[in-house]
Amino acid sequence: MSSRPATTATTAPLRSWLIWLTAAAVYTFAVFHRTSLGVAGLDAAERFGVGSTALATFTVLQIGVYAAMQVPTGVLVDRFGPRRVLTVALVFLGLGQVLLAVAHTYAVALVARGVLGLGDALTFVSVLRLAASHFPGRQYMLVTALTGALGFVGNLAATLPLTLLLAGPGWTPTFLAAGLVTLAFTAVVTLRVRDTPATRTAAGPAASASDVVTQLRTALRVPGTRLGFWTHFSAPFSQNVMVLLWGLPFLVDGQGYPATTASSLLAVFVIGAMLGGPMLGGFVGRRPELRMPLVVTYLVAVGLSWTVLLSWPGQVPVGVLIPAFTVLSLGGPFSTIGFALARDYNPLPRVGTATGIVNVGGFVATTVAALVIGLLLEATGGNYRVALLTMVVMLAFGGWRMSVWWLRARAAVFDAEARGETVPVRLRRHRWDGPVRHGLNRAPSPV
Ligand SMILES: N[C@@H](Cc1c[nH]cn1)C(=O)NCC(=O)O
Repeated sequence: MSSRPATTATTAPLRSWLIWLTAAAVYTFAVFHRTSLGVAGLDAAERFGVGSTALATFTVLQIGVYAAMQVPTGVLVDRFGPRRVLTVALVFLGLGQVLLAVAHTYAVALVARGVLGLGDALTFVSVLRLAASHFPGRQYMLVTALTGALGFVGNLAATLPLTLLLAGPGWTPTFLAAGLVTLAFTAVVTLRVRDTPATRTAAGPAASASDVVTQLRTALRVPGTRLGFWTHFSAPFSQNVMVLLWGLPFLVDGQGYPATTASSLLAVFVIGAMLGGPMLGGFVGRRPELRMPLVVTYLVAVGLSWTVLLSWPGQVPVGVLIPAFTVLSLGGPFSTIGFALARDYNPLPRVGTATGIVNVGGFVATTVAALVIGLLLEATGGNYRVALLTMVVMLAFGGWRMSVWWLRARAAVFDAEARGETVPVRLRRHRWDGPVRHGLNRAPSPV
C-alpha cells in the first residue's frame, strides 16, 4: 500500500534541494501575485472607478478559479510532469500581471486576475509533486512546510515593498516589471528543474477521459487521501479566514482596537506560520506515527482558543490575543500533514491527483466559513461572537469527518500489514481500532 518513491536515498542530495528551491520560487511568485491586490486595492478602485463589491469580486473569482482547478491540476501534473505544468503556471501568472498592468477597464482587469488565478492554481500541487519524486518520505514533510514558508516570502513582498513601488514608479511600471520577471523565470524553470533525480520530464501515459475518472476514483477510494482531505479541511481555515477577510474587522469593529494595533496583531499569523511550519515539518518527518495524534491535539487547541476568544467578557486583551492567534497561525503548517498522507498512501504516479484532492479541503472550508460569517454578521447587525461561532461549528464538523477517516485509514494499514504488505508508517494497535478484517479496506493496488 505504500508509495514507490523515485528516490531510495534516506536524504536527498544538494542537487534535489536546488531543484526544489527553483520550483518553490514559482510558488513565491504565485503568492506574491495572489496577494498583490491586498495593498493595491485602493489604487485598483481609483484606476477602474469601482467600489468594494467589485473589488471583492476579484478575490471571489481568484479563489473560485483556484479551488475549481485543484483536482485538474493534480491530474495534469501526473500526466505531464511538474516542470511543464510549472512553466505553464509562470506563463499564466506573468501574462495575467502584464494584462493587469496595462488594463484601464474593470472588465479587462477581471480577465487579468482570472488568468493569474489559473497560473496560481497550477503551482502548489506541482511543487509538492516534484518534491515527492526528489525527497524520501521522512524529508517530504519538512520540504512541504518549507514550501509553505517560502509562500509567505511572496506574501511579505506584496506588502510594504509593493506599497512603496506603487507609490513611486506607480501601477503600470510595477505590475509590468512583476509580470515580465515572472515570464523570464520560465527559462530558469525549463533549464534547471528536473521532474525526478533521473529524468528531466516524468510524464505519465496518455490518458482518455475515462482513465482520468478512474485515476480520480482510485485516489478518492484510498482512506489516506480522504484523511488528508479532512485534515486539510479542518486545520487551516481559522487562520485563512482571519488573515484573508475577517481578522481586521473583528479586531477593529468587534474588539475596538485601532487599525494599526489590529494590523500588528495580524502579523502574528505570518510569523507563527513561517517559524512553526519548518519546526513541525522537521519533527513530523522524524516521527510520522505521531502526526495524526498531533493534528487532533492541535484541533483541540484551536477549539479552546476560539472558546476563550468568543467567551471573554468585554475586550480581549492583547496578552490573550497573541497566544490565541499563535495557535491559529499553525493551521497552515498542520494542514500540510494532509499532503504527507496523500504522498504516503498513493503510488507516485497518482500523488499529484491525490494532492490536488487534499488541497481542495482547506479552500472549501475557508470559503464556506468566510461566507457564513459574512451572512451572520449581516443578520445579527455585526455580532462577532455569534458570527465567529461558525469557526467552532466547522471545526467540530471537520474534526468528526477526520476522526472517521483516521479510523478507516488505520484499519486499512492494519489490514495491509496482516496481508504481509509494506506500510508507509508502522502504527500501534489500540483497542478502539477493532479486529483485523482480512480483505476489507483493501487499498487499491499501486498503478
Ligand atoms: N496550507 C497551505 C500551505 C502552508 C504551509 N504553511 C502555511 N501554509 C496550502 O495548502 N497552500 C496552498 C497554496 O496554494 O497556497
